[in-house]
Amino acid sequence: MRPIGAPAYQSVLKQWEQRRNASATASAVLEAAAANPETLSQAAIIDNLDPVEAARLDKVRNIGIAAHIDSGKTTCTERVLFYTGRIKAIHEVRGRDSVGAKMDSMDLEREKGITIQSAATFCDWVKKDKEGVDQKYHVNLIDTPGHIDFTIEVERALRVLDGAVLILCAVSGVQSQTITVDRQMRRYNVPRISFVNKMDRMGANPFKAVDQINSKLKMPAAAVQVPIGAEDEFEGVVDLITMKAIYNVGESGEELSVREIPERLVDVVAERKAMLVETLADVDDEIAELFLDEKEPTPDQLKAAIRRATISLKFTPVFMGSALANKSVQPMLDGVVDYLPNPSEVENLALDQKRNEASVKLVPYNSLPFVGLAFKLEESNFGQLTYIRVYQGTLRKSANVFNARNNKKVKIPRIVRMHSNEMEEVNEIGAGEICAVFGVECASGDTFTDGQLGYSMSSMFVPEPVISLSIKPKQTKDAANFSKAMARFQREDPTFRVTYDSESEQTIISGMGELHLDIYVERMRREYRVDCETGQPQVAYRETIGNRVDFDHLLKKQTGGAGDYARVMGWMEPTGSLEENKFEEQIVGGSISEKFLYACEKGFNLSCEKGPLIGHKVLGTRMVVNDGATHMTDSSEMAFKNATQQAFRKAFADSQPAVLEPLMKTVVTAPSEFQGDVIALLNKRGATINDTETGVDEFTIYADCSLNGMFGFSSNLRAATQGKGEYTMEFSHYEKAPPQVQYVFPTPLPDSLKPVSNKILTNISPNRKELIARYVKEQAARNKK
Ligand SMILES: Nc1nc2c(ncn2[C@@H]2O[C@H](COP(=O)(O)OP(=O)(O)OP(=O)(O)O)[C@@H](O)[C@H]2O)c(=O)[nH]1
Repeated sequence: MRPIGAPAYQSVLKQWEQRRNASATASAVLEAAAANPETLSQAAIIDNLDPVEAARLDKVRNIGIAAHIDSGKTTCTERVLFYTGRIKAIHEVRGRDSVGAKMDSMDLEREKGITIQSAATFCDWVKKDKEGVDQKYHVNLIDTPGHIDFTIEVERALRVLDGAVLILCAVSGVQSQTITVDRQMRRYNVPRISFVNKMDRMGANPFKAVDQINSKLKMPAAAVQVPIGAEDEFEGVVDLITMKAIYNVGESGEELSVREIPERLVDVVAERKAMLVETLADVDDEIAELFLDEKEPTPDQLKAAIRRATISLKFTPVFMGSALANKSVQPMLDGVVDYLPNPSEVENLALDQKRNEASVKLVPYNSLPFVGLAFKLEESNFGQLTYIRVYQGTLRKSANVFNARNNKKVKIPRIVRMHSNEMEEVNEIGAGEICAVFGVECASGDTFTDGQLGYSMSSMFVPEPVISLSIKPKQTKDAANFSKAMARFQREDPTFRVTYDSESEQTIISGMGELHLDIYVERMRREYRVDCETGQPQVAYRETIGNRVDFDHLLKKQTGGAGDYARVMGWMEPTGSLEENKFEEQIVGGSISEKFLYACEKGFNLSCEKGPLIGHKVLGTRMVVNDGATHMTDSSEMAFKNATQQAFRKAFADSQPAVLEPLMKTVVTAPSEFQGDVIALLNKRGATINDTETGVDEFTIYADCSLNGMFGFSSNLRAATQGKGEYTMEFSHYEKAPPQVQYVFPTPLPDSLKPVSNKILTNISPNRKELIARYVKEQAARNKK
């Protein structure tokens, strides 16, 4: 048990003093704490939540909406905003009114009908409690993009949200991106409810989706509703808890009409209810006991069990409806309130840097010292906007907070609640809420505290970029704006990187896919009025060692004045997996001191950043230094660092190293009549087809292919399927590149011969290949002479 800081303790104690009679538990903890103040710990607080704070937190939900591309996340969010009174009218994604959905606020999003950036908003949902009294819930909501290219948006949203709604298409069920989103939800322990959307589409089958959640996502799931009709006869749902039929009435489905279950559905409702109870019995002890005693659980018992099992990540209740047809979205919103956790029900941990203690529980009390995480940065017309999730304490306007990364003090000039691209100014934000602040310089993932606490929270997972291209403004006068845009995009998006290749004198941008980079080039044109020229997309290759090679390298320069001396001995070998690099020292007898070994490690890491073959990062390489020699006066850290780098280069070159290329998991879906064409297309690009699924009128192919072979695939697929095919591609792992990529030509080459790809012979004509080979031969002959 960890005692909390003195001022915090005082404030909690005072608060409890005032409310002493409100709760027996608070009173008991207070008695104990009064006897021995140091025993009042964070854990004691969270286990005995102050009744006033508990009541406040009970009415807050921070949720995200995530799904495969085009499942209807934005359409659904638009309904949620409308039914909660946040917006006055519904506008469709790619709708005829050309307004576009509220949450797709960027012009580019509205034109393309896709979500690029996640958008945050909030709304109040009023729901009747058991006694029929209206209870108002405050819901902070983040709509995330579906395309894998914008995956960082999903990562950072899930990092700070307490729960999520996983949307699935009633026809397609679990799709490739559903699996990715599921993985991301698991990474951050985010409980979810599921919503099977598009029940009005031909071939809709919600129970197939339920089965797939169980089988493909390996998450116990059961429907909590049964549809009334399907496809164009979809009318509403039967709620399996209350055993009532729910229909939407009114022009936009804003009213609910609750009626008796239609006669024709009685059997299927009974069957599905039994399945719900059975699935719950597997994951919840209380229901298991009732099930064994053959007792029917009451609606309250069922609800409580679904809530417990969902929050403990053992179960997902499945709702269904059609957002576009304005049907059954409200019951899903009730599900958010009923089954997703409030901020006090999620464990949020921080690292206490002052006490060097990991895993300190954060308590979402307004009165405790402030702890918040900056999870997203965005440039706006009024300066940098930083999204913050407040985990503990209160964030107040004009207050000073400290950035835990650099301990810099910053003043909070303005706090706003975001509503897509609009904002509402507020003076303070309490614990467990999400807001945005202006004028705070920081990086994405920084922790802010009030200065008393030395807490720091873990940041989110940032995947490595897999594709790059060279870029430059068409006109030199645009250089200033170009740099400004680059700096901004990089600050906002950790998966977008900008580097300068001094060898080719080019600016290189890297990202998660062709679409990701295309969007930035387009944004540069629209938002900064800079037209750019881009080179061919380049794959983020890697290099790896071949066999084990021993080394004994001496760096010696002792010609007058201070000299350089360092000798390093050992071996290099593959680590066995292509994931990371390892440096190890096995020195006995102190032939190299600690300080110099540290310099050796630094040299090793530098070498791994820029591989000897083609200058790309090195993977899967281990270096062991087990002996060496030091000179009394001439040895230095610099000498050891350089010696290690030289030893690395030599040993690496002698090991039959290889160039690695990214392998992508690709999933293509298209109408059945195009199956042959799509397979031919994939074969032509050297893909390995792993599986094919045939649906009612579409098929899905799962394949592995090299990113290199997939450039321009989207336009080919469009042409081959009359624009009806779609595909997703996600990085899987690195694999040895084929022989034609392994042939690395020597640099420098004369400009006339330089292929587009910097140093690797790919995508170049046989003619040019021959010219290069001839040039290389001539050079070699000349060098011999
Ligand atoms: N038939 C039918 N179509 C729907 C439904 N919900 C959404 N759509 C359509 O599906 C398409 C995609 O909807 P969006 O809401 O943009 O989907 P999204 O998941 O936000 O898309 P991304 O963010 O780009 O991944 C749009 O054309 C919608 O009109 C539904 O319930 N039924």
